[in-house]
This record gives sequence, structure tokens and C-alpha cells, in this order.
Amino acid sequence: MTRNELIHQIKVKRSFLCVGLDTDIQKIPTHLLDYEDPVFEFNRQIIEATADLCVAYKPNIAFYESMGGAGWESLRKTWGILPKDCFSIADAKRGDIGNTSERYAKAFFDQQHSGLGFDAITVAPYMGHDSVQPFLQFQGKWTIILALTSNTGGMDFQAITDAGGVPLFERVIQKANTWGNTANLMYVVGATRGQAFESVRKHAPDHFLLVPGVGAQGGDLQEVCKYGMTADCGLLVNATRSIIYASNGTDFAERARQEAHILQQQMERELVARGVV
Ligand SMILES: O=c1ccn([C@@H]2O[C@H](COP(=O)(O)O)[C@@H](O)[C@H]2O)c(=O)[nH]1
Repeated sequence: MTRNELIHQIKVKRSFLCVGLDTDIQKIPTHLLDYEDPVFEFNRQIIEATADLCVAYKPNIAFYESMGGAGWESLRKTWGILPKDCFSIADAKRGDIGNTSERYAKAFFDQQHSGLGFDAITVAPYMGHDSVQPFLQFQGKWTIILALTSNTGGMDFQAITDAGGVPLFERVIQKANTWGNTANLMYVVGATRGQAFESVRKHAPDHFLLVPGVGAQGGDLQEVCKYGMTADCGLLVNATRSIIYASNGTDFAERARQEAHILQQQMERELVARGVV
């Protein structure tokens, strides 16, 4: 999906919600365990219930690879039913020496090779330019670089300042800006980081940001929008557990829809208030 197509979807759906698909077989409603592939069935019903309210889906790969071959098969089937008008993100946090990154890129982008053709993948920038380049080389695909993550430990390294007083996450953005552009590169910035969005926007005024941390991690959507929203929206805000585990009963999909709808309505208010739609 191109940048313009993504912006179009945000405007049409009046939403910049990304629904996380971190499907844990130990957390899904027990009645689904009778299905041949309970993880896929859970995802299928969540997707069906939320597709008109969100613009992106983000399976976190850990939840699938931890299930071995069956998990990869659930992921492949789930990718196969993601609506074509939704942006798809493999939250895999990959990155290694060049020839290995090349294989990671093929694994998540090259459908003919692996059965998976995600629009985007999350990448850790720690190993530098040659570890990220193989992802950026895939035409029509997106690389989403971890900049300022939502977890408390994110401050251990990302907030360390250099001799010029500039924190590492800002240096990461400055450097990565030279590797890609606003049509193939995004940054992860946690919703728990509030005012830090101002510093991020100093260096990345037009890039889209993937923003996890709303819902279960307590991030503040209004603050994210105040400091992070651009004229094109520029945000994909992810919520996972607060949506997909809103209920563990037979009404789980309906409850997921209700939670997604609450977020979509808040997002619509922000888009209107800031003149994006
Ligand atoms: O900084 C980061 C980067 C990635 N994540 C991932 O996003 C979701 C958040 O799930 P919630 O249930 O909404 O907390 C999850 O897959 C994380 O691995 C993040 O939280 N923070």
C-alpha cells in the first residue's frame, strides 16, 4: 500500500487505528479450541468485526513463531484474509547483517517465496545501515524502525544523550532519514512518550509513526495527537489487548468491535479538530 493510499483510507474511514493480532492460544475463548485452527478462527472473527473501523492490522510474530509450524500456518492464513484496504504490519523487530536481513525481508515481504506479503515490517536499527537496507530495497514495501519504544526499558539506551545533548532516539531518526524516505520508512514511537513526540516531529515532520501503547499500556491518545499529528495524520495508533481480549466469552468479537469503535470515534474527533478531514 502506498503512502497516498494509506492517507486515503484514513480519511475515508476517519480512523488511524491499527488493531494488533497478538493471538495467544491461552487467552482466547475456550469455545474456539474446538476449531481445527483456533488462532486463525479467533483472528478471522476479530478481523470481520473490526475491518471497517481500522486502517491497519499488526500481528506480532512472536505469538505465531512460538507455536512452531502450526503458528506460521495460522499467520499465513491470517495474512491471506486481511482486507485489501488495510495496511498490514509484521511486528517482527528484525535486523541482522545484510545477507541475513535479506532473508528476513523475503520471509515477510515476498509472498511467492514465503507465502507472506506484508506491507511493512518493524526493524531494530541497532546494527546500522546495512542491516536495514535489504528491507528498504523491496519496492512498494515499508520499513518501520524502532525509535522510541513504549516500554519502561526503552529509556535505558534510547534516552542516553551524546556530547551534544542529543538523545539516541533522535540520532537514530536523523541517521535513518538518510536511508529511506517518507514513502518507505516509518518510525515506532510509543504512545507512553507524550511530549517526546515534539522532538520526534522536529526530525521527522512528515514520516508516518507507528504508535503502540494505547489501551493496556496506558498511553494517552489525545497527547499523541497534540504533539504527533500532521496535516496527513501521520499516525498509525495500535491497540491490541484492550481490543482483542475485551472479553473471553462468546461475545469476544462483538466486544472487540465496541472497543475499536470507541477508539475510532476518539480518532475521528482528533482528525476533525486538527483539520485532517
Ligand atoms: O515500542 C513498542 C513496540 C512494539 N510494541 C508492540 O505493540 C503491541 C502492543 O500491544 P498492547 O496490548 O496494546 O499493549 C505489542 O505487540 C507489542 O509487542 C509495543 O508495545 N511497544
